[in-house]
Amino acid sequence: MLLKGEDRIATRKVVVIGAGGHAKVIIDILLADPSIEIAGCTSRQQNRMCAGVPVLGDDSILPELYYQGVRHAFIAIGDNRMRYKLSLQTAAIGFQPVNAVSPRAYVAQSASLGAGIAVMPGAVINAEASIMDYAIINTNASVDHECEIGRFCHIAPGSALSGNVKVGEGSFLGTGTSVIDGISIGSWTTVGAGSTVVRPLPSDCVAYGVPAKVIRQTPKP
Ligand SMILES: CC(=O)SCCNC(=O)CCNC(=O)[C@H](O)C(C)(C)COP(=O)(O)OP(=O)(O)OC[C@H]1O[C@@H](n2cnc3c(N)ncnc32)[C@H](O)[C@@H]1OP(=O)(O)O
Repeated sequence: MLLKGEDRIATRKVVVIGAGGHAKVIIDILLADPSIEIAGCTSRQQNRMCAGVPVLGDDSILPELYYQGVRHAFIAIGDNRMRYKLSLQTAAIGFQPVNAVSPRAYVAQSASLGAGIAVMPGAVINAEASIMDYAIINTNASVDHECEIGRFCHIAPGSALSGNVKVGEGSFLGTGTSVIDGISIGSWTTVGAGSTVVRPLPSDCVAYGVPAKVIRQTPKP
């Protein structure tokens, strides 16, 4: 059906950066958004298609795509440091980030969402939680009331964050991490899969276990 006048949905042309498994899930979500038209994706690999979308080339084509009128980008890279670097590169070209929020996720009305974020199917973001720019809330993860998830974080599938948890910029919580209420986790920290976090964790470390303990410090990004 052709939409007319006020009913017309303005479409944004989007390039998806990346063509791996994470990008496949992002493409699936973006295809469900009528306000988005996917121009294609970029990859260093030689694959021609990704989840039904053409791979246009590597990231060196981004300035040309922008020149051709593609003004939005989604950085579909699971690695937090890589996503951070690409956010700077795409912003320098002029791309605006879009969000990929699955229609199968629950996002409370009082939650706040930044830009360039991914919210996968089954994820729950509860009241007054805030998800900052370029964070990933992966499949079936729950982020409860008043949590603060920093920029470039990745909360992996099935993680459960109780109320008032704070996760600093760039931290990664592996699959099935549980965090009790009120805990703060520093920035650029990795929490191993299946961990239970019951005490605050510092920045720039790897921690895991039940209860989670710091295993080693890591270099600052
Ligand atoms: C949709 C998606 O796919 S999103 C991606 C989700 N991915 C994940 O969740 C991956 C999370 N990654 C992990 O948990 C990793 O194991 C890391 C990051 C914690 C690895 O930490 P490393 O210190 O490098 O662990 P390494 O692999 O060298 O193993 C060292 C020891 O720690 C143990 N170990 C590793 N990870 C864990 C963990 N999460 N919990 C408990 N023990 C662990 C290993 O069994 C090993 O013990 P061993 O020496 O007795 O055999």
